[in-house]
Amino acid sequence: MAPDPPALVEFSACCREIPTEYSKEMKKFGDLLFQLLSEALGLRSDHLREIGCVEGMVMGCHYYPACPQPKLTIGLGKHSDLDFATILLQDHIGGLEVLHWNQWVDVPYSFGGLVINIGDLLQYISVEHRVVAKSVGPRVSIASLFGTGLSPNPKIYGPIKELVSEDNPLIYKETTMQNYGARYFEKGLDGSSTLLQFKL
Ligand SMILES: O=C(O)CCC(=O)C(=O)O
Ligand SMILES: [Fe+2]
Repeated sequence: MAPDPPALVEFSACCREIPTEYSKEMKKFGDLLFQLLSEALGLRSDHLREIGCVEGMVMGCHYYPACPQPKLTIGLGKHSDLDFATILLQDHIGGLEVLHWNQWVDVPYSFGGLVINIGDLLQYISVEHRVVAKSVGPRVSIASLFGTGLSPNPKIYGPIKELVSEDNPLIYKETTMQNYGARYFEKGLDGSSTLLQFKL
């Protein structure tokens, strides 16, 4: 949906305006979120925007049918997101879980609430999450993933120099979005984190 949103006619006529409007609002919210994250890190408020964290936005619209045998299946396998951060809107069915100290913890639905997941490219603590199958449903969720967009981007991403010190040493190698994405998809959602391959 950013930087080059598809033309309106590329959407089905029944859902043309809403995703476009929604993504515009999410983009604005993303700008604010990365401003706040920059400030929280002690950086200039436009730092993360300047390096391209909010340039691209992909909207993933998920549909999980009601499952007759939820114990035998999984909605969406364990992964962390291939982006800087994700803003997620889930409906009242539930099923989203995050891995916290090696335990799966429910992320309950909260009316009007948005879930924010830190992605791999912030090279910090990207959150591992999954969606369990439910016998009730369908469940619908909309993930707005902030990255540098889908076109090739030669920019190199790595530890933010202003934040590196003796007490806060480098943890990850530098990489490009393209190289990271290639490794991510090569591995697939096998439950391990692509970030581990980039540890120094
Ligand atoms: O459906 C959900 O709640 C999660 C979706 C998700 O993890 C993703 O799009 O990366
Ligand atoms: Fe995800």
